[in-house]
Amino acid sequence: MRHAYSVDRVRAAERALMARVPEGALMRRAAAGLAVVCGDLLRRNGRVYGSRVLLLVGSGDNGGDTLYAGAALARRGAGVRAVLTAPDKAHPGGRAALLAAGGRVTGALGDIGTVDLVVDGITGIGGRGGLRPDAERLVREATAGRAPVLAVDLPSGVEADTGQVLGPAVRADATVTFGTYKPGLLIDPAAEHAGALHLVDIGLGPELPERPDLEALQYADVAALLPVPSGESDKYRRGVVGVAAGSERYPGAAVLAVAGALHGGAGAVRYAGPGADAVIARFPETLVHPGRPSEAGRVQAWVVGPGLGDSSASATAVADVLASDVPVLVDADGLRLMDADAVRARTAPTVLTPHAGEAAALLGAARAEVEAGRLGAVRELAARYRATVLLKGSTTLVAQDGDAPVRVNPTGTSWLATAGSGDVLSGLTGSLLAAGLDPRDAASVGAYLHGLAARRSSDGAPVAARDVAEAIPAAWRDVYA
Ligand SMILES: NC(=O)C1=CN([C@@H]2O[C@H](COP(=O)(O)OP(=O)(O)OC[C@H]3O[C@@H](n4cnc5c(N)ncnc54)[C@H](OP(=O)(O)O)[C@@H]3O)[C@@H](O)[C@H]2O)[C@@H](O)CC1
Ligand SMILES: Nc1ncnc2c1ncn2[C@@H]1O[C@H](COP(=O)(O)OP(=O)(O)O)[C@@H](O)[C@H]1O
Ligand SMILES: [K+]
Repeated sequence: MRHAYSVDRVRAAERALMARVPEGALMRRAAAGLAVVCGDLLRRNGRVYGSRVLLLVGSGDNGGDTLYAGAALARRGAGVRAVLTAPDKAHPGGRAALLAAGGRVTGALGDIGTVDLVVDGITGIGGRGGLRPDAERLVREATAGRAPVLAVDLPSGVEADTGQVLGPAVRADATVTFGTYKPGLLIDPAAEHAGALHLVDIGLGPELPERPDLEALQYADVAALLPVPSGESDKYRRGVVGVAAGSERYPGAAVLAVAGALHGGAGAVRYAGPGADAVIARFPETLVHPGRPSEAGRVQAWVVGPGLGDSSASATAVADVLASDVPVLVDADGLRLMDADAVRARTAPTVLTPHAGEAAALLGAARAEVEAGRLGAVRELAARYRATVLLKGSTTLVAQDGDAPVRVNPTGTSWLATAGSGDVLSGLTGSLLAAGLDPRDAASVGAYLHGLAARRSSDGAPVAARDVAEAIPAAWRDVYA
């Protein structure tokens, strides 16, 4: 599991650790780790000795880390130049170390044409709001060349706790972060500014609280959660997932949701609705019922919503499913048709899977607001609907009503932004629910497999939703291996 902690909690852990180690030890550890990554980057295109490194140095400890790392590079023969945003406030020890190692300190940027690496040490967890105008100008000019940009702790200008980008911010090729990930490194739009992430251990781990603010499942976590049948399993014990999706107008949504559901670990898929003929033609293994969900037979979880359209039958399907006593996943048109009080009154779990536009409609906000503040939006929805909410998009988030950490999905590709891929996700996640995963696990494992399947089937080229569904078994095998 990859964890992220908010700035307050990082600072509290840092205070506790500082009380136990010699003065300056943490900054030395951070700078040493930073210098190693700088060295690796420089060696990728040449060598450290004789390379030219430009440091952008702010007035706090982020600048201090950067100056000490610059000193280490200068000792290895790199030509290191530091531009200070506030010369009288730069970290005195770091500045002295750089000068003693043969580095230079200037107030002006000078020629950037020959620079091999730009290191952004303007702000870390102490930054507030987007970059100030002076810093913004410096960053714009310093990063106009072809040298890679490495951010120290965070790309300067992004919000560490939320992933928001409230003004101009550094765009880095990589970020070296200290002690723990910060939420902003894992959530877009800030995560897009961070590039490849490197975590440097500075000994903070034992001081951090057990429960992070944010977590991301890794292969082993997902493997441990996959529902795998045992010797005693039969199709009913593995769970039956019901799918109420599609309409005369959108029969394809029924087919795609069933395609996802067939690969999610449930023992059988039951379909209820007007897409029965289309479903059976494509997937003869499905149990179909052309009428309403409550008459379709028993299931262990329902998926309702994809492609339902606006008919009175679709409203009945949503109400039927919400009245059941099994876990329910509501997606797409179902989110529009559901009665909020009926959702809140449910005793079995409910999972809502909106994209940013649907989330905005549920919150009465603008889509851009949701996209800019994904973490706040997903938490707010989970609390308002007393549900588990999977907010789709460039970083998919899963929040549950209560104080469990929000999960951020580390897989996926922007090629997933294709019609019908959300239908596959809802079927897959519903199937995991029917197989017995708790709602937060079902949603995060569903998003993980879906994103991995998309990466596998896309491999850098456009994919269709059905390709994603077909690649789910390969993604499952990847994880399980
Ligand atoms: N925590 C840990 O365990 C460890 C932390 N470590 C390191 O310390 C870093 C935190 O250092 P920090 O607290 O000194 O704050 P920092 O990020 O340097 O920035 C604050 C300065 O920036 C300025 N400034 C603010 N906003 C701005 C803006 N929008 N645009 C431009 N400038 C802006 C503001 O200036 P002022 O308001 O005074 O003018 C303020 O002085 C952390 O990220 C990590 O790198 C490691 O050494 C080891 C262990
Ligand atoms: N820019 C993006 N990067 C990565 N994944 C994305 C991006 N945009 C959308 N997705 C993913 O693609 C899927 C689209 O689902 P959805 O919006 O419901 O589409 P549809 O309704 O057409 O099925 C979701 O899994 C979502 O997380
Ligand atoms: K920085």
